[in-house]
Amino acid sequence: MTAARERHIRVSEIFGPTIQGEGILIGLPTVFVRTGGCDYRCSWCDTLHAVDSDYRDQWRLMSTDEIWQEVTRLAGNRPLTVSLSGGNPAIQPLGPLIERGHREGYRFALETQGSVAKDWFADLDVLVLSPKPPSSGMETDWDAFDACLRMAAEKPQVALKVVVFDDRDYLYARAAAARHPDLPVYLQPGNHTPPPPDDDDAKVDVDGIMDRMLWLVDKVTADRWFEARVLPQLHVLLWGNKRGV
Ligand SMILES: C[S@@+](CC[C@H](N)C(=O)[O-])C[C@H]1O[C@@H](n2cnc3c(N)ncnc32)[C@H](O)[C@@H]1O
Ligand SMILES: Nc1nc2[nH]cc(C(=O)O)c2c(=O)[nH]1
Ligand code: SF4
Ligand SMILES: [Mg+2]
Repeated sequence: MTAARERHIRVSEIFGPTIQGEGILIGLPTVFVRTGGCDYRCSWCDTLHAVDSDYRDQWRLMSTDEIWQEVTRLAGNRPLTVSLSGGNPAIQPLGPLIERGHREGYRFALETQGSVAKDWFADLDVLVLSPKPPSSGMETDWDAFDACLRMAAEKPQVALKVVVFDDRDYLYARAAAARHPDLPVYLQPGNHTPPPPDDDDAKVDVDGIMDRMLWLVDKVTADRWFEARVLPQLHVLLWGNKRGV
């Protein structure tokens, strides 16, 4: 590997195995590598400790080797799916980690909002694109989103996952899905009680989230939107806002 490719990765936390709580791989045993830093700042982000630069002293610059040692230790050296999340993992040099893991039989999924495209997306097994609806306060750059899809080049399985809080978000999700009719679409009710970044176990309003889930099921069925899958954040139902699960 050349010196230029040995760039370090900003890591907020590495944890697991747990089960994937969201979207296309829900229920699957997974180790998470959560990178630090994000080009977005969603109003309801549930992972601000990996976004807000006030918390960067808790992030570690790690080499691919160091991350790999920790992933394999947690996995007990049994290959499994590694989810790369964040923050926005797309702004970190993760290509060499994916190469390394693939040589040992591990699989890689990446969660990103679709704002930054990287050529190594083509090496992933699963790419989850989660464009942000109006309630986030962010604006979607659809050119950047399309660049992410082009980078994936139909190699990884790609899924669309949209968090929905209200009617405007729902319409945004419908429009996003209509732009990409070939992608499987997952709708996720928003958690309106995300943890503040310095509290890893703040109270969560599960009843409120379930009300939103029921509302979403009603919307999808009333609209005869039969391609959409509606799923809650399973890890939030199981463990609330706890970090590292
Ligand atoms: C924390 S983000 C990290 C990866 C990437 N930055 C992204 O947003 O896709 C992982 C997933 O959690 C979702 N998420 C964040 N805050 C949430 C909340 N309050 N309720 C429901 N889902 C949330 C995001 O939309 C995204 O799909
Ligand atoms: N169990 C579990 N599933 C998840 N799916 C997406 C997560 C994330 O924060 O990116 C996440 C997480 O933090 N934990
Ligand atoms: S893009 Fe993801 S990590 Fe970044 S602020 Fe939004 S939800 Fe949080
Ligand atoms: Mg999360």
